Amino acid sequence: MERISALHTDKYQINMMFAHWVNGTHEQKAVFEVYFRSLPFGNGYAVFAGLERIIDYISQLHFTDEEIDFLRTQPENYPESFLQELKKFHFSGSISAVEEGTLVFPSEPLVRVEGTIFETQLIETAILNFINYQTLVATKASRIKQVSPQDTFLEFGSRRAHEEDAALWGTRAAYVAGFDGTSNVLAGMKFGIPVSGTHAHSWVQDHESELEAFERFAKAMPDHVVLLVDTYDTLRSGVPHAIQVGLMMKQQGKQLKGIRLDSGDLAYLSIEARKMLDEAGLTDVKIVASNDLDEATILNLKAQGAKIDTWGVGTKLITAYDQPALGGVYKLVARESNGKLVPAIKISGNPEKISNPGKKKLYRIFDPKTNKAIADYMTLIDEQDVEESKPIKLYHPTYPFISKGIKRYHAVSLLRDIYRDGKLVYDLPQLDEIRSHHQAQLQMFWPEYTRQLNPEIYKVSLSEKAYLLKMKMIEEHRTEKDDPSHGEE
Ligand SMILES: Nc1ncnc2c1ncn2[C@@H]1O[C@H](COP(=O)(O)OP(=O)(O)OP(=O)(O)O)[C@@H](O)[C@H]1O
Ligand SMILES: O=P(O)(O)OC[C@H]1O[C@H](OP(=O)(O)OP(=O)(O)O)[C@H](O)[C@@H]1O
Ligand SMILES: O=C(O)c1cccnc1
Repeated sequence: MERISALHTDKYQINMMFAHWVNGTHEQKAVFEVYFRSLPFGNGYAVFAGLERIIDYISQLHFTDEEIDFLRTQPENYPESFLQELKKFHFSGSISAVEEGTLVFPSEPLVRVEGTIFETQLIETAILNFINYQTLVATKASRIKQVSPQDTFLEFGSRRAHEEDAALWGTRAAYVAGFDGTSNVLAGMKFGIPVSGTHAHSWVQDHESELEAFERFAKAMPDHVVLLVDTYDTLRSGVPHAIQVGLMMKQQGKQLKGIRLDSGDLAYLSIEARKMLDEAGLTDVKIVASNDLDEATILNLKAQGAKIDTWGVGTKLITAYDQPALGGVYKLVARESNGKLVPAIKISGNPEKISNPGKKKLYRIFDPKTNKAIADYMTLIDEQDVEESKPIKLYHPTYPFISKGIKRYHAVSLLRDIYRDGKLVYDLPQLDEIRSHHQAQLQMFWPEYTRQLNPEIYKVSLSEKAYLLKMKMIEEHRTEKDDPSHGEE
């Protein structure tokens, strides 16, 4: 487990910690919730990822002498007594989160952090950093894989990723969401993701002839040969040479695994290459394709009858090319006042941006007849656990005229305890279990929510109590604003 620096945070967190410490409020309790406001890529769901990294971070969170020395050089002139307080720092709060691979939706708490304001403030930046990127890439990967779940999808993006961490954790996120393997060898070692590779154009360019290049590659690793056939002329040179080598391997009792197409019209070339391979009796040789692929191109290629078995997807997956940020936020939902936790709200001129106050629980509500998800449902923490025998009313978080009563349902709580009072209490599942969890999640939703184009909006709702609290707090803030005694002096 790799330590992540305590300085992987924004300066304003340290400054707020300092100001709390100066004012003696640093040990007051606070509750923050992480959520995003809108789904990326026009998708109907997002795929939660990033929890393993949060656990790596929180479990080893402390300030080293070197980090304290750096803070000592800062223009804020943090006093020595504050720096000594940081030296003693460790996370002693509680964290709940949904499980990785779970389908998640706007406005609902994905992670809930409770602790002193000192510690909960420090960790905002890192938590958002991990979740925003990994959830984004997992969502993109799930979207790509769902175009053709029976095909093989390989992550090829390391060279185009935004540096090493992104390549590595993006690969993990892609695997969680259904990708079958990666070209990144370190991701294989670190996470146990299957690693595979073909060869580059340079291998062919670096030989006297394409045929010689293919023969030498086949000689070197006869059990893992996928030949890149587009360096000179795919159908006139690359595929015939690959067939020559494939037949030679067959005679030696070996098997050419595949050919890779990386340019040109991938539909036409794959159809023609398939015919040529089949006519030569090489029906088991797979066709791999790469070149700026994404879900739209892959869907289009499928529609054109492309004969592609394996898709290598790089740039557009690992950089979440068409929407490079998720926009998840970390908002204060409750604070300590006079020794008690009281709800906190963030008001905005845009009703959609007004936060849902109060520490909350999150449930997924299922139709017991079909076992399909109907809506997600947030209640306040002090409400009774949702009991399946009692009718519930789901309130739209912004528009009260949209509400729905439900009598018969099955409810599943989505937030798991990860840390309790600073102690890790969660066994992170094996990566393959997380991956299976994601597959199972997809089966729990009607296809209208998971389709790529214009999906139905899945309902995320508040309980009556949570809704009324929100309205009361909005009203209180409005009264404050309207009351001249609260206005400018
Ligand atoms: N039949 C097809 N239908 C739709 N898109 C395709 C089809 N074949 C390939 N593509 C996509 O079109 C784009 C073609 O990219 P580009 O114009 O760079 O061509 P190229 O084949 O890579 O060119 P070059 O031969 O110069 O390398 C890629 O994103 C590729 O995935
Ligand atoms: O297109 P992406 O989805 O990002 O997939 C990765 C790309 O990286 C390689 O190209 P590159 O030109 O970097 O190297 P090469 O010489 O081996 O083709 C590979 O051939 C793919 O085209
Ligand atoms: O193995 C491959 O074919 C590969 C790996 C990384 C990027 N492009 C292709």
